[in-house]
Amino acid sequence: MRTVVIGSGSWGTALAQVLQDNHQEVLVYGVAEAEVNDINENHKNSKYFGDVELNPELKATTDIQCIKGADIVLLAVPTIAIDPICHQINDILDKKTIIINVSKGFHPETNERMSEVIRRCIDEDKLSSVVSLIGPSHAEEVVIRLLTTIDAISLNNEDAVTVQNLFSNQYLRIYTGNDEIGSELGVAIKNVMAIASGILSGLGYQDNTRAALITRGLQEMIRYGVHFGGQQKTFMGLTGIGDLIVTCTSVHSRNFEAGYQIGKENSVENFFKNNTKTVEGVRTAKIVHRVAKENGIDMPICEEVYQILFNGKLPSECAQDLMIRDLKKEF
Ligand SMILES: NC(=O)c1ccc[n+]([C@@H]2O[C@H](COP(=O)([O-])OP(=O)(O)OC[C@H]3O[C@@H](n4cnc5c(N)ncnc54)[C@H](O)[C@@H]3O)[C@@H](O)[C@H]2O)c1
Ligand SMILES: O=P(O)(O)OC[C@H](O)CO
Repeated sequence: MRTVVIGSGSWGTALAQVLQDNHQEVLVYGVAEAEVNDINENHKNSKYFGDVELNPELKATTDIQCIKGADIVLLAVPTIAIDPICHQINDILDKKTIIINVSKGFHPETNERMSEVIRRCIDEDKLSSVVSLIGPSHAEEVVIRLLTTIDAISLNNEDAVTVQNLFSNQYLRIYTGNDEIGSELGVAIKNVMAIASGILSGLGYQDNTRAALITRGLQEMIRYGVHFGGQQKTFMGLTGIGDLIVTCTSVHSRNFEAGYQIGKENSVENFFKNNTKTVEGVRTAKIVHRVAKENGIDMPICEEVYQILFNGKLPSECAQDLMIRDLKKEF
């Protein structure tokens, strides 16, 4: 099967290398010429991975026409780019294709999940199904082949199994599942929790606080996910607690890192002034705030993150406000 990976950033490169390691036919398409040239000429993607040597067989191109005839197209771009890129590839695709989504978040205007955006933008006769390949996975670790497990989630079990078989190897183990709603909501909202976790660390809080954040954050994710039709058990899996742990505790996480800076400076100003990285949790916080309000879902941690990011509330004040809410039963 021939796969084209759209996006020559960190996750696109790491996942394309998995397929190359598995001796599959794969090509990376990128808009950033420097990244494409770095892969082709130096077998590196230094912007994201420094001196890490990539599989020398991995190749990249800036020609979007390369998706013609592809069996699988994997979208590894930020959520904000999924809608435009889908419209672009829809005009070029010439047969039924499995579209793999790896992005974590929502459409910035419609609030749709990524699979919903893809199904809306790709014509039925060009789409076999959408498979979301998601779970606890930092590209920085996958690219150096550290052991990782993630899910291939799809409403089409056959396509999920195809993706599972293509990507699985001795360092990457793929499980399949079909709870698209629960899985995609889990991996989106955990980014807001990772910002919260970073903020708390930046403020100087330690292990007890992080454990509390992860545990209570998971409850919020379940509340939101179940409200929209996700299955509670999904949140106990790789796209729930798994991704929540990896993002709330890792120095690789851009969401955690953003939160850490905000907490350390007790201000969002410098983050918004200087950030150039993909920090999906920021837009997600805005959407979760709006949707939770409209639907009467209690999301206190997400709400405080929203207040810090968009309403100028002090991080230190938010942490305190979470503690002095009305006392209640845990469950
Ligand atoms: N990096 C990770 O460890 C990781 C792991 C799991 C999931 N994800 C998710 O993957 C998604 C992509 O993140 P990333 O980490 O690869 O981001 P990144 O910032 O490392 O790379 C993004 C890439 O997308 C490219 N791009 C942007 N708009 C484009 C367009 N219209 N057409 C083609 N290319 C375009 C950029 O040039 C860049 O190469 C995010 O939603 C993220 O949450 C990332
Ligand atoms: O760097 P982050 O915060 O986008 O996290 C990357 C992945 O989502 C972790 O599973």
